[in-house]
Amino acid sequence: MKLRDLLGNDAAIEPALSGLDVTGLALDSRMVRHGDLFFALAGSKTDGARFIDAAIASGAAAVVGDHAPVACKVPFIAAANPRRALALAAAKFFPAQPATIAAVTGTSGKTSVAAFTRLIWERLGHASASIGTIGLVSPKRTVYGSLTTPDPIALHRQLDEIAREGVTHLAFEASSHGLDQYRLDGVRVSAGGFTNLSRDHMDYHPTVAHYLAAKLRLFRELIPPGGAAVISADHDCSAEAIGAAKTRGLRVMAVGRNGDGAGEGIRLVDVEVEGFSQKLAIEHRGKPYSVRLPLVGAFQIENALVSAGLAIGTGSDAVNVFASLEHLEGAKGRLERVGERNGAPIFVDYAHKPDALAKALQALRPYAKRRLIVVFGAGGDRDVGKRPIMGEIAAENADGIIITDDNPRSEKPEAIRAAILATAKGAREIGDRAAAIRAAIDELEAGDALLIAGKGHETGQIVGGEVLPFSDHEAVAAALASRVA
Ligand SMILES: CC(=O)N[C@H]1[C@@H](OP(=O)(O)OP(=O)(O)OC[C@H]2O[C@@H](n3ccc(=O)[nH]c3=O)[C@H](O)[C@@H]2O)O[C@H](CO)[C@@H](O)[C@@H]1O[C@H](C)C(=O)N[C@@H](C)C(=O)N[C@H](CCC(=O)O)C(=O)O
Ligand SMILES: Nc1ncnc2c1ncn2[C@@H]1O[C@H](COP(=O)(O)OP(=O)(O)OP(=O)(O)O)[C@@H](O)[C@H]1O
Ligand SMILES: N[C@H](CCC[C@H](N)C(=O)O)C(=O)O
Ligand SMILES: [Mg+2]
Repeated sequence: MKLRDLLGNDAAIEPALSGLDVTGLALDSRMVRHGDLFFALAGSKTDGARFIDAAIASGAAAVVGDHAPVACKVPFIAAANPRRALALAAAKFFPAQPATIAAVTGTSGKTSVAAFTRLIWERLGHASASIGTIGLVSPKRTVYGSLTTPDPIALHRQLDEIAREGVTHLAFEASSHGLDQYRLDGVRVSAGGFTNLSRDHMDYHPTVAHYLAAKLRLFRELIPPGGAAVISADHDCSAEAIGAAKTRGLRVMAVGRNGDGAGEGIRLVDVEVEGFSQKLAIEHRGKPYSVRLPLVGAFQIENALVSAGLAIGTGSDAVNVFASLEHLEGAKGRLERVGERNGAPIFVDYAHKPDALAKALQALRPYAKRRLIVVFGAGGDRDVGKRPIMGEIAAENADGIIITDDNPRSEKPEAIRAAILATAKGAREIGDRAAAIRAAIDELEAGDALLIAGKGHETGQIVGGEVLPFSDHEAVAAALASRVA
């Protein structure tokens, strides 16, 4: 593809270079192939500009960056914002996209909303996919993904592939890192969802305001005016999100207890817990609806309403959308009931941040007539400030606590545990996660409930630089099997 067609006005291309042909895009010198256009990006650990020579040695045909190197053996094109230029180039290089795309942001609930929206569309007969923390899920295949929002080259390649495979509807997760790093610029997003904001990623964002601003880029800059903005209206930050969407000229749909039931939004009027389901009374455009949501936890209502809003906001019929909520299935490892012992239910959940842990424990309280037990840890090389807060939340909301390892990564596991134990009053410490799960299951009696939090769908444990096979689901199954034997 010619440079002028890839870069357009996003970079200063000398006329002599505009006809230069490139055969691929690369953001990592180690992935460069002959003929690629290499984007030298300043990152959080290093600067891609250091690897320009390596990229050229591997065959890069030209380089894009924000500052020219002293000497460059191939044409260098200056761009004020190389990350954005990369994303927009990727959108041109991989041109096909599903016709209807919804993106969801928020601290918690993105994976669930992306999955629910896909399930609603699927039920209404659309070829639907989702992309996020649990990877790509589409009618033709499921592909594991390592980032919540993939890098722009991977993302646009995937959009192109699924569109060509016939996928017409896509819901995907817009992480704050992804938005901040322009990973999803160039995606033709017709609707955006916003769930909530709480403490997360404070190792990356200097302030909470920076974190929120990154999320609001979705509404301020990415969805074109006229698109739908489905915003959970029950939080402190809801008004700011609604304001950002209105300023952009988006169609705001406020959902939740404070939702706009009389108008385009969805108001939650009443909830009755019925076993492992919840009966919802809701209102949309002034009409009442009754829905039996087959999921546990108040937060899943928020996720279901944002998903319903995204489907309605992109043109689906409200009556059919609400009916489809009765068939939702939770995303893997999101407050998933994975077994029971002595009648006590065992749940695996992905809560790895304070608010999520609080919400998950509160969601399970009604199922613990006797003791609510929690097993959790915290990931290494991530926000250290959340550890004591999570310890405190466990002490407040659980009756039995076992602190174990999550993904220690490069940190000393015992130091991570100690930081949580400092505030988790009465907690026990069992570093080996399988042993911790076994110990918790061993003591379950009728009337108890067990929450195993932090790793959800994950199938590995990152210790040092290694990923060791580990799954909470398998650890529970093994512990239960050993009790029966
Ligand atoms: C902190 C962070 O977000 N880093 C992301 C960022 O990397 P970076 O640009 O900062 O990387 P860097 O190591 O400083 O390198 C700078 C540049 O030099 C290049 N390089 C580097 C070495 C070399 O030999 N050659 C070379 O060309 C790199 O490819 C990069 O372009 O851009 C990369 C490409 O898009 C991402 O893969 C990378 O994600 C890392 C692996 C990561 O762990 N990210 C996590 C924190 C993340 O993004 N999480 C979010 C949120 C999760 C959630 O809450 O759901 C997500 O979306 O997954
Ligand atoms: N709407 C919500 N409000 C509060 N907590 C939630 C909500 N939805 C999910 N959670 C909690 O957060 C955990 C992660 O949920 P989910 O994977 O859907 O969110 P996410 O935003 O994709 O998270 P991540 O950024 O970690 O990928 C759940 O397992 C649950 O504990
Ligand atoms: N997307 C999140 C996932 C964290 C999962 C948790 N198990 C941990 O390792 O902290 C992150 O990379 O920060
Ligand atoms: Mg996610």
